[in-house]
Amino acid sequence: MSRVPETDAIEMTPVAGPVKGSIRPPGSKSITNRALICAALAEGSSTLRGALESEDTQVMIAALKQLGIGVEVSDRGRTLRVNGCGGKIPAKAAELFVANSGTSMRFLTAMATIGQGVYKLDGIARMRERPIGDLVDSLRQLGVQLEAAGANHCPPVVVNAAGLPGGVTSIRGDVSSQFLSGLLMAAPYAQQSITLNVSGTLVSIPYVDMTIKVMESFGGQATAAPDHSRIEVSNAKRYRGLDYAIEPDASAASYFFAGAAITGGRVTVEGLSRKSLQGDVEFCDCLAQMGASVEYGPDSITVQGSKLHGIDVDMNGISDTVQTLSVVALFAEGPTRMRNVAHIRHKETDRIGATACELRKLGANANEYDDGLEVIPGPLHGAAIDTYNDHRMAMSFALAGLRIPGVTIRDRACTSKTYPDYFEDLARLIAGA
Ligand SMILES: O=C(O)C1=C[C@@H](OP(=O)(O)O)[C@@H](O)[C@H](O)C1
Ligand SMILES: C=C(OP(=O)(O)O)C(=O)O
Repeated sequence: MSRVPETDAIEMTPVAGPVKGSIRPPGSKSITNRALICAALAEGSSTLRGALESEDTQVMIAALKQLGIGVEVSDRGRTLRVNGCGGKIPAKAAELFVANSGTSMRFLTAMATIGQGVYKLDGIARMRERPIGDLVDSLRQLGVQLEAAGANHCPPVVVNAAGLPGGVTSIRGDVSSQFLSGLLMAAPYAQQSITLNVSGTLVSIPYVDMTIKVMESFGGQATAAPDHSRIEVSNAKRYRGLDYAIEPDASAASYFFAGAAITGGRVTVEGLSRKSLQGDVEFCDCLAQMGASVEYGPDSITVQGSKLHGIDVDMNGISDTVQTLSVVALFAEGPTRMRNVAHIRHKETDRIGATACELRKLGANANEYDDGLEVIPGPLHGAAIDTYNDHRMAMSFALAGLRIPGVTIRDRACTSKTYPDYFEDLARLIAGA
């Protein structure tokens, strides 16, 4: 891999042989930002270990500090000491900037309703196009005064908070599960217990289950119907400060598993298992269906690559790995169809359109559907890949360059959203270091 001078592009070098080694990716973004919210609201102080240090967690920490919560960062960002406010947000006004962090925008909007004052939340231009209206509507039904002041009910959000009254609310689940997760984590601090009635087909269900588990670790309680159509949160069970260990990021791990799969290599990711809180470990099931072998240890997952064939798969629950699987599909025999992920058009970019466009640049055929895409492998060749300010475009298309000569990834720095050292870690794994 070499930097292209004067630009922030990186030219990938095809690997000489199978990728073999083991790696522990940085902490989970989703768990770090959930643990930060619960620790911030808790009674007493918490220590979060194995946290992710990246843009998405830095904006969350900065916002919590502006709300008056003490957060001390040590061990190169991996250890966070949080002084919980016991549900009493100290700041009476704040303007929070969350860049393009969906979790921070949605979780902090719900948390701010517990405060007493005016809180404004905003982000970069793309954040002003990402939906939040369904969360705003749901919080209004609970008696909160707030508005999504941007075009099409998007951020900036202004919360005129006088506490969260609570009660029964309906919330749409078919655009982003983060609306539910944000509301659930704030709910123990409502004046009445909260019942959420979920309308539409809930997307990204494993993230809602993760939210409930993190809440439970901190002493909260949320009870979901088996089909997640209704979730009840008690306001009698509030969070207590905790020493909390964060798993490595399973979505980040998908790139290393994929690297093994497409090079006939063998990669072990440490710190993950079948029992992970993160649904994205199920990306390995897709690789297994394609022909790779997967071994689950008590604290590691190993993928061994072999001849791959295309699959037809519903990725609703693991949609952050659609781009990874799309690149794997380039090296499989026969087409791969990824379904039921219409919601990924609302992420850092329209991920269905962007992925299809860049796959075609490499020589593949890609068919775009409302709900996903189909990758039909073809004779492949190098190309300069645009990354759309989307970390997952950069991280997944870099893998194509492990097999195809002449792949350049533009704007490598966009990985800083969740994985600032991605290219260094990938190079180290390839080198067997
Ligand atoms: O709750 C979370 O931590 C996340 C939920 C998912 O979003 P959606 O629910 O919008 O699909 C996922 O894409 C995102 O990276 C993290
Ligand atoms: C969609 C993502 O992030 P978020 O929604 O938290 O911005 C992601 O990390 O792929």
